[in-house]
Amino acid sequence: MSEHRPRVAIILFNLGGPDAPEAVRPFLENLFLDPAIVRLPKLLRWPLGKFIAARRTKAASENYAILGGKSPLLELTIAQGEALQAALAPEMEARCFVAMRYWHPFAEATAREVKAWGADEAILLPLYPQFSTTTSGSSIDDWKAACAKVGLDLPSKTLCCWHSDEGFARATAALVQASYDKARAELPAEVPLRILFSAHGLPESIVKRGDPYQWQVERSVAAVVGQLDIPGLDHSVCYQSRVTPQKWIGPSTEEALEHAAKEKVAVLVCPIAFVSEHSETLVELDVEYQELAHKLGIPGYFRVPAQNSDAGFIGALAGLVRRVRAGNRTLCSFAGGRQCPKQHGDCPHARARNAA
Ligand SMILES: C=CC1=C(C)c2cc3[nH]c(cc4nc(cc5[nH]c(cc1n2)c(C)c5CCC(=O)O)C(CCC(=O)O)=C4C)c(C)c3C=C
Ligand SMILES: [Fe+2]
Ligand SMILES: [Fe+2]
Repeated sequence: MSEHRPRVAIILFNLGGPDAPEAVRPFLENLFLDPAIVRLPKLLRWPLGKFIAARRTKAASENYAILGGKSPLLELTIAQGEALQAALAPEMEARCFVAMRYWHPFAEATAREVKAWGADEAILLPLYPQFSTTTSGSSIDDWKAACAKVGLDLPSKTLCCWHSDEGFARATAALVQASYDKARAELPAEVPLRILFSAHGLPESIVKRGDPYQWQVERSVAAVVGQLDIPGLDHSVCYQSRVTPQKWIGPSTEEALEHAAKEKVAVLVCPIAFVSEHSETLVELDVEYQELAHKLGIPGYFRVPAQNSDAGFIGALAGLVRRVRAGNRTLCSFAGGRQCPKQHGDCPHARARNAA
């Protein structure tokens, strides 16, 4: 008799991006109407969200135009899913599904697909190493609402925070090391090189209300640095992509570049909160900040590629899936935000969810 292999649906969550120029504005409206992003009562959020989206459309459209009028995020996420599925195939009947938060495929369509496939269990895997109420938290809430709507009720485990996962840190460090060695080989020996770990920014008010994102970003940087073999390493953390006028956490990546310019230090920019290429790496880092670095007279500007389907990174994701399925308590898997503090007290995401 053949052994019963449970059907494991792995749901990969990401932010999503427009798939055509005309999708930019509705995509931005979805983003700014999310109560996790604009924290106001619905009556105020609607007009304000629509207004901010309208104002942002021109700048965002110009960025996506550089990428051929669309975001590459969906294709890259599908490729990650295919690679992860292949890595797990010898051990389990796993299938990866993608649910985007602000553009297709939305959670509801994905939940219907998971139901039609006949999954026995689900692993929810936000493709954000660090938990934020604005990203992973919003996606998981959205997923739960979609499941309720389509009548999908599966035993589920969530990989909410994997900021310090050893496999993730090792795979990321390997990419950083390769870029560092290449940059070092191109630079004159007397020019110092600094690694700038650049994470997506967040309004400071969200962090003050208990969002653990910034703390987890710092943990990720420490974990990656711990895996590097660079004597006398010079590194710092900074935050990019500020899109609203409120005060955001800092230092900003612009400030970090200005600082490097003053000290005549070359920079290697490493995106630390994104695991795929998209507009904020391919345009903001590769075009805008590179131009700024040249303008400021920085003696060298280099960038670490995002993980995408890097074999080491996919191996790390497979390890996370394996361990959360096995019920390893060192992973932070939350059921409605309740279990995490019991599993590892240093992860404050449940507190953040309650405070949000
Ligand atoms: C208040 C606004 C925003 C917050 C807070 C925010 C947090 C946040 N976002 C990511 C990752 C991504 N953001 C992406 C695009 C994007 N984000 C915002 C705004 C906020 N993000 C906007 C307006 C946009 C659209 C692009 C633009 O207008 O510049 C993307 C996808 C981009 C793509 O090309 O597909 C990702 C991924 C993180 C990690 C984060 C906080 C933790
Ligand atoms: Fe964002
Ligand atoms: Fe957690």
